[in-house]
Amino acid sequence: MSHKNTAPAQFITFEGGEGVGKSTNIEFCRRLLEQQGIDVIVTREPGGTEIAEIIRDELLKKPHNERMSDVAELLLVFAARAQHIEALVKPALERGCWVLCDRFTDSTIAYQGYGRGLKLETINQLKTIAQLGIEPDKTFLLDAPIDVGMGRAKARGPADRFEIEQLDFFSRVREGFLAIAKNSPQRVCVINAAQELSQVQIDLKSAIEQRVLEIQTVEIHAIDTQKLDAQKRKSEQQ
Ligand SMILES: Nc1ncnc2c1ncn2[C@@H]1O[C@H](COP(=O)(O)OP(=O)(O)OP(=O)(O)O)[C@@H](O)[C@H]1O
Ligand SMILES: Cc1cn([C@H]2C[C@H](O)[C@@H](COP(=O)(O)O)O2)c(=O)[nH]c1=O
Repeated sequence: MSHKNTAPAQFITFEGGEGVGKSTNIEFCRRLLEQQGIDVIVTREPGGTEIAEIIRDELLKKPHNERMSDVAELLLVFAARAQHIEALVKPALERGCWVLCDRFTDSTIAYQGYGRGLKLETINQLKTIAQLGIEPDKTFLLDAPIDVGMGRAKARGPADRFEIEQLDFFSRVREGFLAIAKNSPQRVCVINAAQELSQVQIDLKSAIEQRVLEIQTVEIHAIDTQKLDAQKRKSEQQ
């Protein structure tokens, strides 16, 4: 039986500091979901579309001749997000495709809010404009001590404009992510990313399977409700 018309496609985001394993584990989750016959796309922020990737390049490239202002950084992040949502995320969800996204607005709250010290109220206002009402259904926060993530990121290649920030910046960013998880316990699932990769993936697998079960329950309920409505209509006609 096809469930495609009743189960809502899921928007799942992966969050966390530098080098915690988001890209590695998002691919792992893609394979898990595809094995279950679910249509999935993987994307990232900032980026994910041609225009949003151009904005990403500007945001990440090492300092220009002038320092990028914090507000300019915030607006660029949201410009990229507006493009990404309208051109890629929303259409994919509407055609029933699950979207796995490497970073989203929780990163803005953590980096531009907690890290740079910009007002969370301003971030919320921009979010309302840029996201077209789209919110993550589930978020996996990969959490690890900063030295663990930075060590992995450094081993991977040269640092970008964010990665050259100081330890106190990343401490505030981590604090920001953990505060979001505390405030949204239903949506945000914290995974201990300092563990061996095999253990991280055991934890993720069980959380993803749990989510698929929850969705199937919603789906079965929707099918049952449709059946009951049809029976009711039939008996009213008799
Ligand atoms: N649990 C783990 N244990 C050891 N190494 C890991 C683990 N998870 C990821 N790695 C390695 O750490 C490096 C960074 O991982 P990855 O690129 O997936 O992180 P990321 O969170 O996407 O990083 P960034 O945000 O900086 O792009 C990679 O070389 C990856 O193979
Ligand atoms: C979405 C988003 C991202 N950032 C920062 C965080 C990272 O340093 C880079 C993205 O690169 P990565 O390969 O995913 O690590 O951008 C940010 O500051 N604010 C945001 O909203």
